[in-house]
Amino acid sequence: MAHAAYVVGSGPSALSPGDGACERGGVGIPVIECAGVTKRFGATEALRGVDLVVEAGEVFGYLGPNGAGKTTTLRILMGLTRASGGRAGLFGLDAWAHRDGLHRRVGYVPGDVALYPRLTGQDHIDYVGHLHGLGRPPEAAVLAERLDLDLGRPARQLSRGNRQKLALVLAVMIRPELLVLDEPSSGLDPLVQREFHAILDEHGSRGGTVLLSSHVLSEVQRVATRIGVLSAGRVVAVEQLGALRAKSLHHVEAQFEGRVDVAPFAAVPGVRDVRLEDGVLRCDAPQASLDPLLKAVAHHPLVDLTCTEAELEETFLAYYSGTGGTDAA
Ligand SMILES: Nc1ncnc2c1ncn2[C@@H]1O[C@H](COP(=O)(O)OP(=O)(O)OP(=O)(O)O)[C@@H](O)[C@H]1O
Repeated sequence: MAHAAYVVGSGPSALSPGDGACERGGVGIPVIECAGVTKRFGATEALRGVDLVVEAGEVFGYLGPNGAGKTTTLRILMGLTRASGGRAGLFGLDAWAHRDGLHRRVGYVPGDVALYPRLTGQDHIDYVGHLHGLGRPPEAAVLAERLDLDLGRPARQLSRGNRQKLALVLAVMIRPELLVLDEPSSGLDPLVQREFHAILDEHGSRGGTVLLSSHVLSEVQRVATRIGVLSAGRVVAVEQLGALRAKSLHHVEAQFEGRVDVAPFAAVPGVRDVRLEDGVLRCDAPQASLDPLLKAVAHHPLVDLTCTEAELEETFLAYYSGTGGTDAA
């Protein structure tokens, strides 16, 4: 059953409840602290010096394109792999040296959820509840109901989305101080996502902290208050959600009835790459420029209009590539 530790971060503790090291994780100490964390896999430099601080009570979105190093960071924080260099800690304790004790305080939902194929959802709840000395936490059934998860089916019969739901139930039911979630809602349908967000809100209102990784801004913007942007193994920006949203790039296409001049559109601050092709105006605009841009569009008889949020990676390239600081504009 060793894998259960990877699902929810349970397992035998190296720290007794009265352990002095445990008590150090108190007021004023960040819940998560990474300083210059590096990780090499052979020739691959997955992390190139990650600096990150997440304070108690924050819902922190950890955003980056595929391969940026999000999962690697989370696995280091969970003590599942060891950093090659730098310091990674939770509650003021080294994430690797104190991993067993820290698992009691953290609920972890990995990207690829490891479950026991023959055990049902209820079996998993009972097992993890037992490991944490909680018996059968009454909250588990309520969480499963809210997420529309059937606890009677063996794990091998569960879809990807249902496996994620079960991992979430197991992570949340232990009432952890910190939830570490690796792209948790990618397999969930919109109604269940809403319930999942409500569960995160409730965790936050109890004073809990969340670290949520994703490669799409829309996934984290509903819940995160602050966002760190990871690119090629480095945190290239840490922003309040509002500031990052204002920068999020949109592709705008407007088809007009007659001929238009591109100049007034190109003059809108922030709008870039304006071109007119076959009577269709195309341009890219950060969210903060959408209102003045659409007002300029409204001066002309319009046939069709589309506006789609760009992939996060494009926003990275537009604003963050080649920058080293955390306040990149
Ligand atoms: N066990 C491993 N062995 C070799 N290379 C690895 C290993 N784990 C990760 N990598 C590499 O490290 C880099 C960062 O991977 P990581 O999975 O952390 O990125 P990510 O941001 O989580 O991406 P995704 O969103 O696709 O999961 C990638 O180049 C990946 O191929």
